[in-house]
Amino acid sequence: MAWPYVADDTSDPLLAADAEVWQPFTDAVRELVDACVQSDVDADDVRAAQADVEAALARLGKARLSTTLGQSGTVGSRRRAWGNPVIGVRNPIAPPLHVDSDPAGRAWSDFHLGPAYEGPPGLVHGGVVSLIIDQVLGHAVGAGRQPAMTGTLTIRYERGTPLGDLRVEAWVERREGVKIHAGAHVLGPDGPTAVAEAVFIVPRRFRDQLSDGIGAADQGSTQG
Ligand SMILES: CCCCCCCCCC(=O)SCCNC(=O)CCNC(=O)[C@H](O)C(C)(C)COP(=O)(O)OP(=O)(O)OC[C@H]1O[C@@H](n2cnc3c(N)ncnc32)[C@H](O)[C@@H]1OP(=O)(O)O
Repeated sequence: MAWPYVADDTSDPLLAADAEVWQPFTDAVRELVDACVQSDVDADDVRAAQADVEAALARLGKARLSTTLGQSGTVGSRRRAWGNPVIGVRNPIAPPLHVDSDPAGRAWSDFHLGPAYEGPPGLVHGGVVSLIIDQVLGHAVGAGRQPAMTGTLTIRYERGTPLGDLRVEAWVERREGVKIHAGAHVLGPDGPTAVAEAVFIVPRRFRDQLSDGIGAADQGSTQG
């Protein structure tokens, strides 16, 4: 499989201009999702809002990308993760998280999850916890500037993760050839709620490119 990213003519100023347009729009759609989950208006208002949404859909549907957002819009060798379901500024299902990382292979994020992410009453859905852990593990591994994919992810849900303000931390534990062992946890107000162990793998199809020096410097880990 070829390297899956498609460089286009995007530049940093064009990206910034694009973000200025799309970010407020995506934030509004996120609020729409929350309203969908929590609004308590009557049926007439729901039907009227549906017509408004359908009008917006007709407008947005006038043009569509031929690639996925994850593949397109790279700047040089740097890619734009705007469609990512955890960090994507143009993906309303992303909270979105802002993830920091350091070259030692640590990554962390303080974030907020509202009612759209609820599983058990008042608690975050376990699959959402897993989604966030996988992503932030990817940043910890990617901080080592090696393209790698989650091979195995094991999560122990110690207690329910309450909706609200949370923190996630991930770290690389050791590297064994193409395998990168990493750990992570989600912290709620009363301490760790979920603890994870993972093995990331530098995929066979990327190993040649790595030895050619392609992609090792700037791509980070592959996007989930
Ligand atoms: C900074 C930007 C941050 C972006 C973050 C995004 C984070 C999101 C991360 C993801 O969600 S990635 C998407 C979810 N993961 C996948 O879709 C992976 C699907 N699986 C595969 O593509 C392949 O099975 C895989 C790359 C994992 C392994 O295939 P390979 O053909 O490269 O492995 P190979 O058979 O050559 O095995 C190499 C070594 O890895 C071991 N291995 C293979 N698959 C494994 C696995 N699944 N788990 C643990 N170890 C595994 C294997 O035993 C062997 O060990 P030994 O060298 O000791 O013999």
